[in-house]
Amino acid sequence: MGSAISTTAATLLGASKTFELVMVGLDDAGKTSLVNRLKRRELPRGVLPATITTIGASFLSLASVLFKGINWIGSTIETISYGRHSVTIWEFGGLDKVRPLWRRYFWHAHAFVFLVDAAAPARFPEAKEELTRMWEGTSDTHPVLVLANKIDLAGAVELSVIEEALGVPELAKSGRTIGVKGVSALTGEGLNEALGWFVENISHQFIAETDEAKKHVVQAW
Ligand SMILES: Nc1nc2c(ncn2[C@@H]2O[C@H](COP(=O)(O)OP(=O)(O)OP(=O)(O)O)[C@@H](O)[C@H]2O)c(=O)[nH]1
Ligand SMILES: [Mg+2]
Repeated sequence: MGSAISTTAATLLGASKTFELVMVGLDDAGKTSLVNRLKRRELPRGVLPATITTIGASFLSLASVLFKGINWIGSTIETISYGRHSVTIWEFGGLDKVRPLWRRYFWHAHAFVFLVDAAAPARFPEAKEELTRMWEGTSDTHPVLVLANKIDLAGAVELSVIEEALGVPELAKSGRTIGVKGVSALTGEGLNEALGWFVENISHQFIAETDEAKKHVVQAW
C-alpha cells in the first residue's frame, strides 16, 4: 500500500496543493470528535475531549499532520512525499437547521466525507436522505467516503448493513467513486484506512485534472 501511495504521489503535480475535504453528517455522528482525533495526536485511545453541538462550521488545517508524518498514521503514510501539500477539512454542524449551510461550501471540496453513527440504526433513513441530497447536489467528479463512526460500540451495525441502509449500492451505479469504511473517533480505529482511501482517490482526481490540463496545452500548441 505504501508503495502504491508513493507512486501516486510521485505522479502528482510538483506545485504545492491544498486538498479540501468537506465533512458532513447528521448531528451527533461524531464529526467534531473525528476532527479532534485527527488534530490531537497525543490523545490516548479511548479518550475524546467533550464536544458541544457544532453550530455552523469548524475548520482544521491538517497541513502538518498528514504530510509531515504522524505516529498514529503509521509508517505507510509517513513515506508519502507530499511535503508541500496540505489537507483542509471543512466540518459542519449536523443539526437540521444548519444543514442548508453545507451546500454553500460544497464547491470548495475535492472530496466529501459523510459521517454516520454506526450505532444509531434508527437514524439511518435520515442519514440516507442527507447523503442522497449531498450526492445529488455535488459534482460527480468528486469522490465520497461514507464513514461509519463509533464502531467501538457494542451496538455498532455491520458495515454491509449500513451500506445497504444508506443506499450506497444504488449511488455507486452512476460510476462516481464512493466508498464505505468503519472508524472510531474514540479509538482511532480505521482512520489510517480512511485517510489512505482519500489519498488514493483524491490523487486520482488531481492526476485526471493534470491530464486534462495537459490536453489543453497540447491542443493549443
Ligand atoms: N463511543 C464513541 N463515541 C463517540 C465517537 N465519536 C464521537 N462520539 C461521541 O458522540 C457524541 C457526539 O460527538 P460530536 O463529535 O459532538 O458529534 P458531531 O457530529 O460533531 O455533532 P454536531 O456538532 O451536533 O453535528 C459525543 O458524545 C462524542 O463523545 C466514537 O467513535 N465512539
Ligand atoms: Mg460537531
